[in-house]
Amino acid sequence: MTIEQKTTFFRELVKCGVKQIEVAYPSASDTDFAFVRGLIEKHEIPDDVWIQVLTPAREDLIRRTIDSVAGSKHAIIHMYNATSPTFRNVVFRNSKEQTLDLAIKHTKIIRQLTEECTQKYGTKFIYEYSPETFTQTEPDFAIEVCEAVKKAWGKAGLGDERIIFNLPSTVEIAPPNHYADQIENFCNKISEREKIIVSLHPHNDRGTGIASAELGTLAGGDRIEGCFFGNGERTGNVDLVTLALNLYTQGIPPMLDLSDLQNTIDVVTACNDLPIPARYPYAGELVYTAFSGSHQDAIKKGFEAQRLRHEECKAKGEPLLWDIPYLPIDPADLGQTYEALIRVNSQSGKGGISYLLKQNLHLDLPRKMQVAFYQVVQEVSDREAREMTVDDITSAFKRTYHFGTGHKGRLSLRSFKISSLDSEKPKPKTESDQDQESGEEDDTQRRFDGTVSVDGVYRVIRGKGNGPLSALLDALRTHLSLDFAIREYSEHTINDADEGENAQAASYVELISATERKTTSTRQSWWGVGVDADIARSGLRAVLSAINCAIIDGRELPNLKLSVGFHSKSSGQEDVASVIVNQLGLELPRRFQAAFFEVVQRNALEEADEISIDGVTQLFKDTYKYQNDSPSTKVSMESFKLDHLDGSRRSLTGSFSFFGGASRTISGTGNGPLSSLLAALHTQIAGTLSIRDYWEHSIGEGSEVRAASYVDLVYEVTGESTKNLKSSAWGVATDTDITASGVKAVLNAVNDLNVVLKN
Ligand SMILES: CC(=O)SCCNC(=O)CCNC(=O)[C@H](O)C(C)(C)COP(=O)(O)OP(=O)(O)OC[C@H]1O[C@@H](n2cnc3c(N)ncnc32)[C@H](O)[C@@H]1OP(=O)(O)O
Ligand SMILES: CC(C)C(=O)C(=O)O
Repeated sequence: MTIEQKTTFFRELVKCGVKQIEVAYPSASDTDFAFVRGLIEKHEIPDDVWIQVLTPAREDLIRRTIDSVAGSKHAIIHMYNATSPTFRNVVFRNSKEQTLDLAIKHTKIIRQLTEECTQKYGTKFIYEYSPETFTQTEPDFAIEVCEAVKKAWGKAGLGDERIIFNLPSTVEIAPPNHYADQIENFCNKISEREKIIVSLHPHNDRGTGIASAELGTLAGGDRIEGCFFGNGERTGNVDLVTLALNLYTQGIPPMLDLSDLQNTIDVVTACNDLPIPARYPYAGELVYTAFSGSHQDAIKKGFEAQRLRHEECKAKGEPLLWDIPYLPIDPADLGQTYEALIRVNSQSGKGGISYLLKQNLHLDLPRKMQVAFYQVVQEVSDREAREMTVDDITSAFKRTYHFGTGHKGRLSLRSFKISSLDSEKPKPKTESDQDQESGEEDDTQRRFDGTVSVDGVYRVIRGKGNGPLSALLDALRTHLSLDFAIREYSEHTINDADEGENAQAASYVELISATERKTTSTRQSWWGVGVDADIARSGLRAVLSAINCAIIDGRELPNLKLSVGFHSKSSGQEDVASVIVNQLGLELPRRFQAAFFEVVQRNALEEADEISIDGVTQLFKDTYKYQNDSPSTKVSMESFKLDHLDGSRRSLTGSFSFFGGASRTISGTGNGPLSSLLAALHTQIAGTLSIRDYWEHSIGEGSEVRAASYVDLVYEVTGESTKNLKSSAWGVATDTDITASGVKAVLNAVNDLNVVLKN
């Protein structure tokens, strides 16, 4: 590592809360020496952190080592020499006595040099001695060496004065219980145990470094030396992150802050230039990920159960314990998200897939729909022999159920109105209604009036039923020969109730063919989903989503009648309304549809012929002076302005001309623009104008959007010439400004009435 890398690493360890950090082998290289000096001179070392430096038992190297830490507040001098038979015989070619002498002599040197350093620079020292290759050393000899070192040091005391005996499994050559036995033996036999910190230094050659550290601690060890993510010679030193998080999962605070684990991983891997394997404990890329169906199912159920359990615990003021199958730790505690928890391949089941849909689309599919969609995903994953990403799954869902923008099916809902038919006696439930769980328990009859787009052509459709969904199904049956029945229905809110206005409803519908149900035992079904802030609309969308799935076979749907006539029995009010919405974009309110249909019929009778689509459109324009720029003969308006008074009151002032007279400025106040307009008109017109029905909607999208307004205006006047006259007329207008479109619609209606001016 460069000095920069070492400094970055050091800062990360400090940030995580490590209090004793072996920073270097300063006598090994100028880089190591300079790095230690840099830490001290640049005041990088917090007051509560002890730096530690490693040295062999060689005077020249010890001197350099102590020089490196001079001036730091605290330092641990760590000296080692190997004590095992092989090292005595092969590496050092030393007897036991010579090995003892080496340790004693250099301990005394360290004592002398550290005392001089303390005197000169005020540095406080702890002495750490390692009988290297401890686990391969005769246990009694290891103790003998440590006793001799303690004596040579001569000042082991209590607390901060304790000497550290670091007992390494330099090479892990035995099971972890052996290491624990050796530690226990050492702790039991060493004298003045209270003046000693017994330090463990496991390696991982057998893959049991963690177990050695944990058993060694239980056997009496006070301290553990290791590395973050287990770097070190061969298989590395024991990993401190795993050890810490193992404690954490047992409810024991490890006193290390690993709450931003990914950052720690990034720093360590960048400095070491060594990757962390994908299945590495706690830190590996895949350790919070389940691929297999049964794991995913258990995790999903675990989260659902935990949410309820936590709610109860919160209410009782009890701690919120983490208890999720297959997940020993909450990834959020380590700053990880739940995003990677579930990944889908051909081994995955419905549980995992629906978990992902819930996380990403907030949809909690009913069980049977989970099964249905699972088959869709399974088929793709099997066929393509690859993992299905979250994007793959959500796109497949949107595609399958024609859900969301860009995934329109053949049918889509443009607008609708649900009204109740209170006056009609509720029908007893039919047999076919009985197994419907459509959430439509209310036995009030409902009427669906709506406009749906069918293969790009708008169709005005109308139907009745026990609820909005069966009314829509009735409309689809009547107008489009789509005969389906609901087998299952469910719904849920998407956001928590306390998110209030943003809450949305998700509805799920399973449809079966109504005709097949009567004739066969076929159980083929189609699922659909709808989401909307309005619960009724979300249910209607779900029905259309299921129908879109059912008609994916490309079946032909009955066309809109291209001609309408008095004698043409099959053409009706809805067909005429469909023509208007397709030709002019106007979605006439139901009563307006009825009024215009009468006009069409009268006209057809007079013409004794069928009327073409263009004929119907022209008739509408002529009848309601729609898109007609010729000046009005009765009331015309040059301009108007609307002022907001206190509260909800409005005042409209405008320049109007009556029956071709000079224009005059009139004004009126009311609760809104239209009542203000009527008040203004009442200054000139005798009798009373009142609005019986008003409806508006937008036409077009984006910058092209306009407002369409419809007004059913009633006029009552009493007078000598008029006797008692009551009449009404529909007015329609569009404008980029919604107030202007309403005002124009009223004036169009006024012009169709026989209004009388005041004297
Ligand atoms: C178990 C561990 O991981 S301990 C830490 C190991 N880390 C390191 O070794 C990194 C730093 N080491 C180095 O930079 C060098 O080895 C140095 C500077 C310490 C010594 O370098 P050199 O003098 O060139 O010796 P070299 O590395 O070739 O051989 C090591 C010598 O030290 C001896 N030696 C090994 N360990 C120790 C020790 N703890 N105390 C005293 N002498 C030792 C060896 O017996 C050998 O002696 P020899 O030359 O008489 O045969
Ligand atoms: C210096 C000693 C403690 C060492 O690193 C080892 O034995 O593994």
